[in-house]
Amino acid sequence: MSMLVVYVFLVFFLIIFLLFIIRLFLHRTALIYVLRKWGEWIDDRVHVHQHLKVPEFNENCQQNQFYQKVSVYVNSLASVEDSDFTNLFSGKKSNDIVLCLDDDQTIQDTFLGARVLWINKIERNHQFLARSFVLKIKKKDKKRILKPYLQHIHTVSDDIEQRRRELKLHINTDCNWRSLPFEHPANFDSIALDPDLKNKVKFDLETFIKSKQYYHKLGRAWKRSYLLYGPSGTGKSSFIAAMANFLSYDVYNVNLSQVSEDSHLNMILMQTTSKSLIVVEDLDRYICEKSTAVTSSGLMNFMDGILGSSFCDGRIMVFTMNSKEGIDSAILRPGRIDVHIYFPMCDFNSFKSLAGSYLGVKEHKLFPQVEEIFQSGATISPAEIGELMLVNRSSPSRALKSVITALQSQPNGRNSSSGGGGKFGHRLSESAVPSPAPSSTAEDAGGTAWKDTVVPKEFRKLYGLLRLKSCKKPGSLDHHDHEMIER
Ligand SMILES: Nc1ncnc2c1ncn2[C@@H]1O[C@H](COP(=O)(O)OP(=O)(O)OP(=O)(O)O)[C@@H](O)[C@H]1O
Ligand SMILES: [Mg+2]
Repeated sequence: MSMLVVYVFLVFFLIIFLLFIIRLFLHRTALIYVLRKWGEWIDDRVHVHQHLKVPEFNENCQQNQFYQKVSVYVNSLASVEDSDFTNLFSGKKSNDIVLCLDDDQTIQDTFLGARVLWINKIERNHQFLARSFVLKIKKKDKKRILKPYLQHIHTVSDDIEQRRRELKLHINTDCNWRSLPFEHPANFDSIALDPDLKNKVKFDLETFIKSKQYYHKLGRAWKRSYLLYGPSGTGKSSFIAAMANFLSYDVYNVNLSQVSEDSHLNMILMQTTSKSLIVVEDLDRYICEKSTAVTSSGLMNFMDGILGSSFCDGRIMVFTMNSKEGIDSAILRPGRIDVHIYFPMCDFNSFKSLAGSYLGVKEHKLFPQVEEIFQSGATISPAEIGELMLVNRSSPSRALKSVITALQSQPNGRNSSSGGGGKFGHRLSESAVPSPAPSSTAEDAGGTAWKDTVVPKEFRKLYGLLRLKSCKKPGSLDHHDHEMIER
């Protein structure tokens, strides 16, 4: 009996071993590829297919726009890499390589569980070349997937085109825009800020751009407004550039002092393109210093997108302020400002992140000393740290020593504010953007749960001691504790 068990066990082990060797052999050679091809060949024979041709030109010799979209879509498919022949071209950037399907090659795509084939067909008609893409789809799948598949091609190719094009920065002169290439290199990784907060913002932006139907169903203009506020040199403008690069959106930078009346503000809004960032920097200064001819009702109408959804479609408004003190709460209310993001002065974590990017240093023997000074209440803006690191980048030790000196020479001194209070008292900092929710709820941007990111305690204690570029004189700053704003 026991011999039988050993025998069965041995046979079982041998079978497993053989299967393993066969699998290894198939994967190490091209045989698995050949077998898969045979499988697909058989699958193609047992099904009836329909062929749909997308010619490059229509009967009037005009370009078929859909052909361009299919071309962008097909060449973006991962399966292009697996085709027998693929062309390699250099892209727009010097080190970019673009893959392009060769003539008469076939690649496959899957959509909603169905396999479809695309053939890059080229026919020679006398001296003319007639190009087309042919979609080969199983009859049994056609009814189910064709319509959504074609829609999917539209969406994907539009998205790719949007990301490929050169971004523009538009600057207003009263009621006109002047444009220049937008080449700010900032991205979310290059900004020293709570990584969790950055992820929430990215998620919020991604959710918003997919939520057109949802907003329209609610009867709301499809727009979203962010307020970035905090002391000078904490990365607000860089963050706007990072948002634009992340979304591949043009930036319209509204200079309110150039706008001579409310109606002109509406006119420049009408001239912006959909899917763009409309930015008003230093809004607090315009309001407090009254350095614009725009009235507060004109400003609020502009923030609301009073002109109707067609002039706001997909637009993201971003306002920056050094401080919300003294700003009419009507301006800050939900709908006008949906997301408030606080930009704090540098803490030890941000400092480490800056040291990593500016000096390439992850750890250093001076770090504990820097940490201790931060913990004792010293403060500095990321911009100041960045500058010190930039000029001393050839010697990380010198750079860190200069940061230590700068921190120690801050007016508040090493221990001045740790007891809480300080000259301007405490202040609660807030930042609130929605928490990432499961992707299935992406359309429910307005309904996602809001969570807070509380800025570390040190910043709350120290905020009042910073050199603020505020409309109010530093001495007049009245820092009451703010509630966490959740919108
Ligand atoms: N959090 C940060 N991470 C990385 N770099 C930063 C950060 N904050 C500021 N910097 C650097 O400091 C410089 C100034 O930053 P930025 O203009 O974005 O600040 P700001 O908050 O807009 O200031 P202001 O309120 O004066 O307009 C930029 O070169 C930027 O690279
Ligand atoms: Mg700025």
